[in-house]
Amino acid sequence: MSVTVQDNSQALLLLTQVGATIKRNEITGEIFIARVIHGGLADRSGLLHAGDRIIEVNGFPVDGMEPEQVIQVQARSHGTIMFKVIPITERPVHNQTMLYVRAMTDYSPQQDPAIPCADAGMSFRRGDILEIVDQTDALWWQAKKLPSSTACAGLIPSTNLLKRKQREFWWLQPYQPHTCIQTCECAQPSCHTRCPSSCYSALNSPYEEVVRYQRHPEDVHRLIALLGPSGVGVNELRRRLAEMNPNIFQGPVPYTTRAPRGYEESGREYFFVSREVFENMVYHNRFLEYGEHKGNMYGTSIESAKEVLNNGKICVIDIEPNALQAVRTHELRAFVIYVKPPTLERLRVTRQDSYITTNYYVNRPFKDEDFQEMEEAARKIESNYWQFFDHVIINDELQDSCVELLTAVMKAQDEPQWVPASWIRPTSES
Ligand SMILES: Nc1ncnc2c1ncn2[C@@H]1O[C@H](COP(=O)(O)OP(=O)(O)OP(=O)(O)O)[C@@H](O)[C@H]1O
Repeated sequence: MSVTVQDNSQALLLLTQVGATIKRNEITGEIFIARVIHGGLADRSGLLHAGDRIIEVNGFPVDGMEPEQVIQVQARSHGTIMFKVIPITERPVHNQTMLYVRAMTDYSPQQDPAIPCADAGMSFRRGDILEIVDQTDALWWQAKKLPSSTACAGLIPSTNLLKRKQREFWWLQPYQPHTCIQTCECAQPSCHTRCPSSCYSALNSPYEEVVRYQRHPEDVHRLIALLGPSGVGVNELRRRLAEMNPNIFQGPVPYTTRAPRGYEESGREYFFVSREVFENMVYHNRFLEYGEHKGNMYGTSIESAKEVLNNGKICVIDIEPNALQAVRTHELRAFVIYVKPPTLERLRVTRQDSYITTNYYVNRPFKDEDFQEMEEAARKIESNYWQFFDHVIINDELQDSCVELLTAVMKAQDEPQWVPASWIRPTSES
């Protein structure tokens, strides 16, 4: 059994066999149950409750003891542990509702000096789905990580506590002007994605409430958004998917300010519009993303994506990370697939006969610097946006990646998925 005391003013000890923590009233010396861990022995037996006063453990009176001594008494017992308790007279009414959240940040109890009992804590990573089983305490919730293999819950900071920690951390950082556009990984020399007003920052909620959602067969499909570092193969995968069945998969028709070429028709290859119209669309936030290339503007509009979906097709687009907030909406319900490069060694092997298009060259063989840049860009994307990915494909062997993409896309349409609760119960913000 492990025992940790982090805060002497309110020492909480974990009775690991019992699944409860205890604390001592510093004035009277009385020992109380501080918290019953959800799914633990005490919880399942229904015999101990937060606030119960412990009089004896296995016949030893515990009044006046330090919590560590109580734990030692308990540790000496083999088999049955006997508690004599005075039950709390007014048990708090627990009006628990099921709450599921996606973690938007990483957390490690071992690195949190404020946690009442690190051994009772639960670590999580950005993107993990957590089932919050107890919110009785305003600061420390109890949760399980899904899919859960243990019956016992662990302590995690509540939304308010984590926000407070993030604010404190944020204020300690050196001042930086808002740098949304600088985080754009786009290869285009001047790519601007719609800066989402809710661009993820330290001041956003650390947990996103999620619900299990399954698309009704008659509903429009979910938008499929592919994202990855430049050169990883996002376009190649999208193209191959569309080729598999053009009647099902389709990309939106983009807008451009460049003049049409002889064979091109507005609404087929592009919507050809004047710069004034284009800028007006930018002003009204109608683009998921847009950029300038060789003096002409190009952009993908929300309406174009919606049109593909409304025609009963599966709309597949590739996006820059800053467009994430614009596609993760009630209307588009994007399923975000991150295309990740394989290891450097595998990139060298698999891209031997492939060509890259950069800002300066069209179709030149890959060099080692390209692979290193790709890995570096991947690291940045992952450290900022991992929590938003519904699926990750490591683009190693192209054929395998295509099969994985097709499987993931069909699952996104036909099987239950965790999605933000605001998509299903729209709020004024969504
Ligand atoms: N798994 C793979 N194995 C071998 N070659 C690949 C693989 N995936 C992509 N490629 C090749 O790598 C090159 C770059 O791919 P692609 O143009 O799709 O990159 P991208 O991610 O869309 O980059 P950008 O955003 O810069 O256009 C292409 O020649 C493509 O055929």
